[in-house]
Amino acid sequence: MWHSHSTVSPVVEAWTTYRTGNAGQWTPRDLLAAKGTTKVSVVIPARDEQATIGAIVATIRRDLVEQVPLVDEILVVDSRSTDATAAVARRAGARVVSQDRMTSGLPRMEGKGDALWAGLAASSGDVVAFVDGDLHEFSSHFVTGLLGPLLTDPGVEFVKGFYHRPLNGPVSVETDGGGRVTELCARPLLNLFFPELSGFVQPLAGEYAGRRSTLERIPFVSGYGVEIGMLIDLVDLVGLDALAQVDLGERKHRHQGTEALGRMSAQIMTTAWSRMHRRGLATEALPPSSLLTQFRRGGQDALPNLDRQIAVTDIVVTERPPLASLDLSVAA
Ligand SMILES: O=c1ccn([C@@H]2O[C@H](COP(=O)(O)OP(=O)(O)O[C@H]3O[C@H](CO)[C@@H](O)[C@H](O)[C@H]3O)[C@@H](O)[C@H]2O)c(=O)[nH]1
Ligand SMILES: O=C(O)[C@H](O)COP(=O)(O)O
Repeated sequence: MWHSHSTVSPVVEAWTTYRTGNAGQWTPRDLLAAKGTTKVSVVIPARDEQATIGAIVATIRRDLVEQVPLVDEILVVDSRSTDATAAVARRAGARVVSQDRMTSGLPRMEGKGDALWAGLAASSGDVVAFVDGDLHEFSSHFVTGLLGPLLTDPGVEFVKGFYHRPLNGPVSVETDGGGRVTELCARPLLNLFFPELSGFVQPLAGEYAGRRSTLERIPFVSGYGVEIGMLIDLVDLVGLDALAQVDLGERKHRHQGTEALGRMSAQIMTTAWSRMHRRGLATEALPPSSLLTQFRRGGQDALPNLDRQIAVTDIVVTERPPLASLDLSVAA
């Protein structure tokens, strides 16, 4: 049964009213006028995104660099791609940096969070917007929406996107079926243990923007824990009032399979646990196990009594330290 919105805490209700915007509020020209000397970077992490990265970069370049010079830098972080992502992105007009090149000399870390950290280090904007590289039907209002509150309100440090999320199956589309990890894992976790963040419509959205001065003060969790870790670390660092969210309409992306989403969920839970521990909500001294056992139907290695093969993944979550605490000139 749905309860009325009056059961939401008054703080969250007030924040949701006061700090929620809509991308339609700002045109590129409005933001150009508001930006003054602020330098803006767009950073796109990409692993094997040759099918989508070109259109995303080209759209930002056409609308927000050539037509209206709002964005000063488009940076694609090549996250160990084995396809033509880097070449396609470069051809579309992005500067491309390699995650591994940016972090050489530092301990090797995995996944998206490490790519974002490398992208923040490699970019130079005072305001940095992050956009996923697997979006279909991308439109530049994704970027202007994220930049709006940052360029027009000095009290805002970070903006998270939200949207409707269809689940595009092979034969049908479930209108609001997307965001499975969000609904089954991240949202319950946040509501139970970090309720001040329950007003975020899409806490795992890969589209968000922040001021460099703030982003450089938080650690970046490796892999897919990066978004939930960032949200919790930001609310602890700058408070809820400095965080905002913006409606970006609808978002379509490449869906991962259920098994991969299970591994994503495990990383998100481990990250949430580390923040619960920091807040004294989890008193156990030992961190959770990092091994995830999953079962795969059939296959050559199927165990006869299971008719499934066992797949064990180490979902270990590590962290890059706040950039402000590090002299990166050694690694660059
Ligand atoms: O090792 C990696 C894995 C992914 N990516 C890129 O990160 C973006 C998002 O990754 P994706 O695998 O498409 O994630 P989703 O399944 O869409 O997961 C959702 O939930 C994740 C957990 O919060 C977020 O990181 C994502 O941004 C969000 O879209 C894409 O551009 C990827 O190419 C990397 O750069 N390196
Ligand atoms: O953000 C999420 O919850 C995961 O990326 C899964 O999204 P999907 O269900 O739309 O594939």
